[in-house]
Amino acid sequence: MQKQRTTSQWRELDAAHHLHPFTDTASLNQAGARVMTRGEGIYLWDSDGNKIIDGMAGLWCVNVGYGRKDFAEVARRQMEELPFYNTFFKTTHPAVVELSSLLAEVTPAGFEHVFYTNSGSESVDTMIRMVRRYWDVQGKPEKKTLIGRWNGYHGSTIGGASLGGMKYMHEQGDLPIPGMAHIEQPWWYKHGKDMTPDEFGVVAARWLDERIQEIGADKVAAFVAEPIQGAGGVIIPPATYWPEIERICRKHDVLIVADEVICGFGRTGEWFGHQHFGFQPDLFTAAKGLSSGYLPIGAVFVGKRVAEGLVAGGDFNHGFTYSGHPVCAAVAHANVVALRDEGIVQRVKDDIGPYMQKRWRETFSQFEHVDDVRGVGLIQAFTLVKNKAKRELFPDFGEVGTLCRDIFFRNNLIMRACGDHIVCSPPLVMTRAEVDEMLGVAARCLAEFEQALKARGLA
Ligand SMILES: Cc1ncc(COP(=O)(O)O)c(CNc2cccc(C(=O)O)c2)c1O
Repeated sequence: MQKQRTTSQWRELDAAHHLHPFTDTASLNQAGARVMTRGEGIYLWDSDGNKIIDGMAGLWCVNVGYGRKDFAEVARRQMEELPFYNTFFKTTHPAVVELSSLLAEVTPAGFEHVFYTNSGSESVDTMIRMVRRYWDVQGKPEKKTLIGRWNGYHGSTIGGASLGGMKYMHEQGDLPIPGMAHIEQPWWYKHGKDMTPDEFGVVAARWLDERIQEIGADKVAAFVAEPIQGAGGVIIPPATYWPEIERICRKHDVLIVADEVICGFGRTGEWFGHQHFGFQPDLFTAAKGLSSGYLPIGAVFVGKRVAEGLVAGGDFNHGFTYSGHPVCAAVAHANVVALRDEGIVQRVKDDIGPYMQKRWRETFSQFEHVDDVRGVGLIQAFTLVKNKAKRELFPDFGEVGTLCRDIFFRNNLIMRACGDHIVCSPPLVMTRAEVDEMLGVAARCLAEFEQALKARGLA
């Protein structure tokens, strides 16, 4: 059991020894970290006993909710039986075989092969190496550039961060590495001007056609994108975007890769986000909802064309010590069985997703500085704007987002500010009553936010 300490004792030790990700350590240590001690369903408790609504499912990942004691039992049994063995050197073990077989059932037809990693970033880096290896084996060693999107997020390894389009990440570590290119994101609210969303979707997709022709189709290996950009602020492309992207990629023989780390495993109401938008990738990456965050595991799902290419190439010189880790695989298996057999994914599509989307729009469309209220399944957002009628954003993008997020946090509600986008991605098991509870708290927070804007002379 955890050692019992006071909040200030936890904070003091944390400040003395723990460097947090994506954090300004000095400013964090002035305020002190919030110490989360327990989770149950959609709720968290901190070390001061506050009960918190987790509107972010951890980090977009705790799809089945907190407190699954059955998963703990699966982990205990596997840990006692075989706590580790590798999948190198012609060996395997029952846990990873059973998971691989189950995943072949829940992924779309044509995806019979899976490669395991420990995270979404490692899945993206694995995909980069697979795609480049594929074109080598095809006798096209020049066809190596991968195209991503500005404000896309593909992780924090050197490959993933380079493929992603977060410029503040590129500035640290001299990124992107060679062989990476980016096109603008399909953010209608900012770039759509006087086009309808459907008109804009085609225009935004054709930015890819232009880029491919600039680089030369014979040098472009793949286009990589999230079905819905998550950490970029839940940027949902118009319905016309992905079909046009697919047409363009097929025209130039450029592989399509969907980064399903957030959209995968039920988030949109389909098992995978590409199914919601109706396109067929050649590979897709996953992590987060694969195990609901109970243990770290990621995966690359490899379609028939690329799988056959890799197999034909003989040795694929890539992998990780913990690829297919037995305990992680066993818990991921239990998680996917729960998502399927408890009807969690289907319920997002048929019930709680439509309910959330209706209530989300009802709750937030009323506020003067909230616009572009959007979402699908159980991933939703809105944008804080200076002037709705003009579709005018606030000048210092991100300032008011942080202000709003901090008001939520003070009211024991976790939602994420991505710039001035407020995003929400709760556990998929959320009930209708919990949706109403969360939105009731959020509405009160938005009223306080509107007051705070006026008090600061920002509105
Ligand atoms: C689409 C996508 N691809 C890859 C990754 C990387 O996964 P790992 O973190 O497991 O290496 C992600 C991760 N997404 C992510 C990770 C951490 C924070 C936030 C945020 O929104 O603040 C988002 C992601 O959202």
